[in-house]
Amino acid sequence: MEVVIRSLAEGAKQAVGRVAIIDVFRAFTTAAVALANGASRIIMVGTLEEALALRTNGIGQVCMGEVGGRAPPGFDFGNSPFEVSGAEFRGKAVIQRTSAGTQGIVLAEKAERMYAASLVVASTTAKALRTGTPDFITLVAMGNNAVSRADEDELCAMYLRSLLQGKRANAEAVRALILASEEAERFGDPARPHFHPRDLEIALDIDRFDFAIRVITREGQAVAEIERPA
Ligand SMILES: O=C(O)[C@H](CS(=O)(=O)O)OP(=O)(O)O
Repeated sequence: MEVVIRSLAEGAKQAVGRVAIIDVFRAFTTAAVALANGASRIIMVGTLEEALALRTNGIGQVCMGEVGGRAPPGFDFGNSPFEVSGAEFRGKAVIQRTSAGTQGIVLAEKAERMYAASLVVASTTAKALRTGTPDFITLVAMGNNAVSRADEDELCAMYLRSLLQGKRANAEAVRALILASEEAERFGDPARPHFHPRDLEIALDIDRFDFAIRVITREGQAVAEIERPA
């Protein structure tokens, strides 16, 4: 089983085999919280227009996501796991648009099987990826806006690789490195109140959830749902 790490939009485009698209801050931490709070599925899209049209047409009921880190006009929720943790989504289809995470999902057209990954679903994602011992796994760290690398996504990719290869994976070391990173500084910065300090706390709660997030293309849409690997 070969495991490779790629990054950013180009990495998502090139990703083959089983693929994990990684976004720790914050898309796939938020997606995991929404699914844990009862969302039946998350439809992941690239543009605001698509998101709003899917809600208008009744394909989904809730728009969640960001542009520049903030909830766009007309959206029901931002891209904040803390904000979403207080919401009840039972039975609702959520539509998510973000600048890095959902862009990676849309770009990874060559994936034979795909997961949306973050640290809150790390162990279950690794378990789902290696089920049946596939030949090739690509881990894609989506970074900031899918154009510049971010420590938390690169470290999550390395952590997943260690889990996949059965090597010692030090969760506390990963947490400490991310907490010391430049990317972590935005949380709690009074100039950027949309990055709530509790977002950081939730995103670094490694293995908070007991499911992986499987993304399947249905009728042209990327649909994310809970998968519990056996
Ligand atoms: O809202 C976020 O945390 C980011 C914004 S950016 O890429 O850091 O500008 O979006 P995401 O797609 O969750 O990485």
